[in-house]
Amino acid sequence: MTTRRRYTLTQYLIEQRRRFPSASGDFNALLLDVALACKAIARSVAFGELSGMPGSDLVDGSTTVNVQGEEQKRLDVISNIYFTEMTEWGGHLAGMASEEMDEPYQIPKTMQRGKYLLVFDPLDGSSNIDVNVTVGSIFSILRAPQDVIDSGRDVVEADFLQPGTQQMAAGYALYGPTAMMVLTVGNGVAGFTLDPNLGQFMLTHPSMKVPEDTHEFAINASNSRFWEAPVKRYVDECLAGKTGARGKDFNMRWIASMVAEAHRILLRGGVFMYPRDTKDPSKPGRLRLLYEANPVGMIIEQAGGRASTGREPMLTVQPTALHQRIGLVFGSKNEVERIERYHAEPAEYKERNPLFAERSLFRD
Ligand SMILES: O=P(O)(O)OC[C@H]1O[C@](O)(COP(=O)(O)O)[C@@H](O)[C@@H]1O
Ligand SMILES: [Mg+2]
Ligand SMILES: [Mg+2]
Repeated sequence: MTTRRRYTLTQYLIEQRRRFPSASGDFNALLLDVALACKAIARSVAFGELSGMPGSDLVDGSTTVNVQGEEQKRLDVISNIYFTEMTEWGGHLAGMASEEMDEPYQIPKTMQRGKYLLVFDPLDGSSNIDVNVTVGSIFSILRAPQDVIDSGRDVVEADFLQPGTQQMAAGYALYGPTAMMVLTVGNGVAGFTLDPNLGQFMLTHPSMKVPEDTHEFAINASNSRFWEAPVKRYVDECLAGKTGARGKDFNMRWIASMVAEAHRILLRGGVFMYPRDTKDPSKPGRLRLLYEANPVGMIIEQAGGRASTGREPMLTVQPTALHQRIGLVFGSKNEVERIERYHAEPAEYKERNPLFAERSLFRD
């Protein structure tokens, strides 16, 4: 019998830190605090309908509305509290921002302030909670501007408006059949499975790679009448299958939990699209740049895939607002590049295909 060496998340982070001999350990300590928050959320999610019963966390099914006018489940609120409470006391953070908080979160002056910014979606896919489908948390770590570090002043929105290329780490936790954490500290992507006996994330997926090609795509097709021409073209070609331009059959998936779709794509390839559309002109996309698109984008790119707005690489977008929305396309490199090409040449395609609108399977 061979014995497999088991690594904890802590051991993995220590190993990674060897690349930076002068590192203080703050960064790793922050990531372990985030992991603790994710473990607490995993436990709350696992209680499901038992929530609020004796022995469970005090979670009931009530809802409120968040800053973006979206229904906020009680578990969204609880998850947000876990993130703030488990990370604020460590002395590593200058401030935080979250989907569930209108303004940046200030580290109380009674606590030590540090040099990092934590940005997160505490519970992604939360519309799936009631139907017991996988949800997750997404996070990104940025370095605070130098004057914030030097002065210890309160953080403001502008401090967070850094392009995705500036992220120092990004990750997500997945609360599904097993709880997992997937992480990049800028040196590839590693996946950890929560060992329920030990309460520790154990390294189970040491070097995750997105296959470059795929025959699987994910999009909410109920929005097809609002899609732009390049997206319609791409989806139509996939649906046309073997006899169409692509010469192969495709499969379609839609979980409505972006974090779960990202995980599937990391494991077996695929492409995810929540593109810019014309549904609501005040919202250029559904997903949020700073705490959804950028962290998932960094993970996917670190795994050899690609993340894009369709028009430009996601990670180079200069954010303009904390809760900014954006069109997002990510996954297998060759497919995302194809979608980018279609965006670059829509006029040419229409010329070659005058019946484009009429022939579209998901036409207006
Ligand atoms: O309901 P739709 O339009 O398909 O949107 C689903 C998308 O919304 C999200 O759930 C947004 O995340 P939140 O649950 O954090 O608001 C994504 O995870 C998912 O891809
Ligand atoms: Mg989300
Ligand atoms: Mg959310």
